[in-house]
Amino acid sequence: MKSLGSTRRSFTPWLDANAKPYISFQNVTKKFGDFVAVDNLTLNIYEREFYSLLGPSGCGKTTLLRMLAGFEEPSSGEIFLDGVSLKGVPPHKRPVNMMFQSYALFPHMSVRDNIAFGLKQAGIAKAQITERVDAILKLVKLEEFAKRKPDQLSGGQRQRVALARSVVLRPKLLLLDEPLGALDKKLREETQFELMDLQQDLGLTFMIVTHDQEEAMTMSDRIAVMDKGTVIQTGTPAEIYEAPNSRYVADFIGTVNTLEGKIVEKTDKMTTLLGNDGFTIEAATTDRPALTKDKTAWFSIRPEKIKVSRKKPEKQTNAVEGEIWDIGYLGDMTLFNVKLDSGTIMRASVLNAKRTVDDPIGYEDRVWLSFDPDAGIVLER
Ligand SMILES: Nc1ncnc2c1ncn2[C@@H]1O[C@H](COP(=O)(O)OP(=O)(O)OP(=O)(O)O)[C@@H](O)[C@H]1O
Repeated sequence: MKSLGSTRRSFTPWLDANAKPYISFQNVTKKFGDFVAVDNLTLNIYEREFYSLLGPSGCGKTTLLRMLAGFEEPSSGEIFLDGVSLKGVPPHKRPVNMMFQSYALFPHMSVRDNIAFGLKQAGIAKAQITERVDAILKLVKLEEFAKRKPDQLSGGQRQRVALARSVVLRPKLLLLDEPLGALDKKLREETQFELMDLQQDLGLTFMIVTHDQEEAMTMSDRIAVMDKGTVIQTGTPAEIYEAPNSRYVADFIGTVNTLEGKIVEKTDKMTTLLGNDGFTIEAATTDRPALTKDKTAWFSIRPEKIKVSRKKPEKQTNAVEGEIWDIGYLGDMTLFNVKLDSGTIMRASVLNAKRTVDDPIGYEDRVWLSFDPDAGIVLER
């Protein structure tokens, strides 16, 4: 069994004050006419990092990659690669390779020749080219298509050729814009792991744009969640998921319940909220300083961190009653949408550890939802 995502190694250069970033965006703004596509953005990426940009359509992800590759110049601010400013450096002089959303394969060349093209240009010995192309054809599972021309391939196959063509060059920095977008789910998942292994084995730095949050979570060392040309939060997949800094990030990654309330007490250990849904929430205090007494705040909790029971929990706090409104049976787990008396719908998910359950919870049953103080997080925005 392969290891998963960022837990695969202890690799955290961003925590090391002495580590020098490999790529550094410093106060970069990009305007198209009056439109601000990237807004005073600062970002550091380290050598050998697998870094993902995640955000809704139009938030500036592709524009960031294009500026790094040299296809656009920042309107202001500067980008550094290995400590050297990229200002005015043309694309072909940058040690960067970009795989585009539109693959731009050579139509008259076979798959093999398309992949080998860059290696030939670089003057690499023939035997070595063959070896490297063979290995990469295997990686993207296109061995049997090596002789075909691009127009004899499906969209997903063409995308794999484009991916192979970029990766085979082993650029120190590879920029990937939705590299797996055209693949079906199974192939996509397989390719994710292959890509991670390859990146790690060859010691490359990857910067990838994706719409797919699960994909970003699986592959990345760190993720930047973007909105409207700015970065809202950067962090490891676990940090982004477990400790989002805002409702925006919490909502963007996975499913979340967000309950509004007022802070009624705050100690070093515990933040107490009176929720608008009429029950008291006690949450472990985090180090976010702006949260003070009497302020409006939001408590955010993932469905898998909520317990569902028929019996009233002993503790008065962190417990609320409601009615089963919807049930989604997914096989490995069951989703419950529970309507509180306030009208708010909360979602809880329960693992189906046993194959059969006596007295299962059904529609319209009254249930209690409860959770531990460290199961969710209090957010100030
Ligand atoms: N050459 C251009 N001229 C004018 N506006 C542009 C240009 N390129 C990008 N934009 C605008 O800048 C914004 C950011 O575009 P960008 O392609 O970076 O978004 P994105 O996050 O990559 O989106 P998607 O996920 O849809 O690819 C968009 O609103 C887009 O319309």
